[in-house]
Amino acid sequence: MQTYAWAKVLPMICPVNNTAMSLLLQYGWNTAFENNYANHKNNGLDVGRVLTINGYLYTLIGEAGIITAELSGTLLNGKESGDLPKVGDWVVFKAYEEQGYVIEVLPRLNELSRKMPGKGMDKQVIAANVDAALLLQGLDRDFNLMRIQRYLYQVANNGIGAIVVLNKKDLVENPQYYQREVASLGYQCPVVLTSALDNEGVAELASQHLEAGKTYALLGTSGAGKSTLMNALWGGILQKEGAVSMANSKGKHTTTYRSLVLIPNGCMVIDSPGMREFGITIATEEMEGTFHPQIAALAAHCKFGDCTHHQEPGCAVMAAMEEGTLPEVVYQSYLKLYREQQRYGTHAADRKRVERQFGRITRQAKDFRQKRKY
Ligand SMILES: Nc1nc2c(ncn2[C@@H]2O[C@H](COP(=O)(O)OP(=O)(O)OP(=O)(O)O)[C@@H](O)[C@H]2O)c(=O)[nH]1
Ligand SMILES: [Zn+2]
Repeated sequence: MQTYAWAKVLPMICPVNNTAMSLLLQYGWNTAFENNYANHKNNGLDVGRVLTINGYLYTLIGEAGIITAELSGTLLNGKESGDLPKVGDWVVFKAYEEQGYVIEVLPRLNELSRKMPGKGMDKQVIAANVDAALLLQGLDRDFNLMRIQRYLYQVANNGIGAIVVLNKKDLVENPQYYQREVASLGYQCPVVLTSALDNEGVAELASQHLEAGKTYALLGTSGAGKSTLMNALWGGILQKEGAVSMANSKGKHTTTYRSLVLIPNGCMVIDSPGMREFGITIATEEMEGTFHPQIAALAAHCKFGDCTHHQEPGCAVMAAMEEGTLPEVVYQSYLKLYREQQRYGTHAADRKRVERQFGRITRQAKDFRQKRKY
């Protein structure tokens, strides 16, 4: 095995896992990638996984350690943006001294992507080769069942499994209540309670749901506790994006920012800026709050186009429920989301009314002041 100069300064990403296991295997390398790499290997090219993308600079982990790379001209000119390397991709590169040049992206097992609104079939790929999404929600004011439903739907659309993590359980009396609410949405996925700040439930999350060699994409709105959870899983303080200091006043282990991080139990978690953006767009995207893939398919057969599937005649959803072809849990989740949307809608309408009223009062006060000239 060839060793590069930069391998000597390889920063250890995982503070615990210092086994002799090959770096590629640690980072999720498998026979499917191996087969696609065979030809390139014969041509003397190296392979690595994308850890971070910073402008035009890519940080890769290869068999010999970490290397910074750029895209080769042919790759840059010959590909659609969705096909260019993303965090999690396995890429073939040529190393010249301390710099790599990415030649090719190995076929992906899957990709986390979204369609670009108004751009036809264009899609934005956020991460590649993801085994499951970690959907993080705080149990403070961040908790919103409709939003969780949207995340679950988007992720399922990408053919990627999900694990829902309800964080900040220390802030509510009965966290199990929220766990049941999410379970009642009818998606067959684990729902885990954590308090990342106090390191509670984090070890259980890792040992019961995160498998060594697998890659998890961390999604959640701002403030849900993504950084806190990453630190708790990693067992130290990871630098936030943009931070350069390696020093830490508390003497804790820190490392430079990486989007794809190897966790001590052997799994990888991706928390990239693109993913954060993706999370926010899912959270705020205009989508029917009551949307459920199974319900939507049935609704096409309801007698009335605006059927709410409550008591209307000729309702295909209720018929399917009675026949037993639609699981009751899915129908109940639809009703729950419907009620939530009604509540949410009223809140929004109330807020608008109050704002309008407030606007009127300030205008009146301003007029009054102008008349009185003070
Ligand atoms: N009470 C409590 N607070 C928490 C918990 N986890 C995180 N927090 C706090 O929530 C706030 C947001 O946490 P972050 O980890 O920065 O959240 P984030 O999702 O990375 O936020 P962005 O960087 O804005 O995307 C911080 O003040 C944390 O200390 C928890 O389990 N319990
Ligand atoms: Zn109906």
